[in-house]
Amino acid sequence: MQETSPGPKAGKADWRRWLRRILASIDDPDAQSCRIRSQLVDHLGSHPPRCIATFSALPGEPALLDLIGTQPDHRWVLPRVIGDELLFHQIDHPEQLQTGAFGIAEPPADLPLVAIEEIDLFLCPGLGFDQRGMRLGRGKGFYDRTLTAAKATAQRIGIAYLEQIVPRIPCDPHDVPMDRIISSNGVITCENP
Ligand SMILES: Nc1nc2c(c(=O)[nH]1)N(C=O)[C@@H](CNc1ccc(C(=O)N[C@@H](CCC(=O)O)C(=O)O)cc1)CN2
Ligand SMILES: Nc1ncnc2c1ncn2[C@@H]1O[C@H](COP(=O)(O)OP(=O)(O)OP(=O)(O)O)[C@@H](O)[C@H]1O
Repeated sequence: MQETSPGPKAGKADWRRWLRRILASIDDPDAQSCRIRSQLVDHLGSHPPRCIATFSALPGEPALLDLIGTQPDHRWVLPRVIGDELLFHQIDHPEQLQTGAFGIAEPPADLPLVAIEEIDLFLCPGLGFDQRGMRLGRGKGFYDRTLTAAKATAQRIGIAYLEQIVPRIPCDPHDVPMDRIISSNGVITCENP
């Protein structure tokens, strides 16, 4: 049984602490990841092929990399951490990835670099999300900076296990909301604040 979630006055640090524990005890993560991938395939199928930024799962995060092989019509890019920036490189197979910063599987530097403005859709990891589309990351601001630099038409989709969707994430002016959240239960269209 999880302890009760942080109260209405809790800050980001309290939510990060609580959500890290939640991520360590997700109910049936493999089955949920599989359903998330299938929700994503349905969603992607209703759009033309696009340039999509995805991510390699950190422990406890949903696993999306299989989609690179099963959805080859899209152009897939993954982030590489350089200083306080994310650089995105095109990859064709997950086997191309190598362990990089924070132990995350990253594209090697010699794979084609793709400018942020070329990316049509960002699949965003996070510790937690709320129905408004607010996202809580790991506190280094990588995705907020990236999404601020993205083109105005780029779509932002948060990827979440059910347990990661909470009533209200505290937010700051620099936080960039998601347009949608895809979980194992389906797609939430967010009412951005
Ligand atoms: N799968 C995945 N990839 C991602 C992110 C993510 O959240 N998930 N990121 C999203 O931004 C970026 C990496 N950001 C990260 C920020 C902090 C930590 C982290 O584990 N911090 C440790 C302290 C590590 C240290 O400072 O040396 C911690 O908080 O305990 C990991 C990744 C880019 N790629
Ligand atoms: N657009 C931005 N430009 C410059 N700094 C930013 C921007 N967005 C966030 N930051 C800085 O990044 C730091 C972390 O922000 P925050 O706590 O919201 O991270 P987060 O959303 O949890 O992390 P992430 O985006 O990496 O998952 C803050 O100090 C913030 O000032």
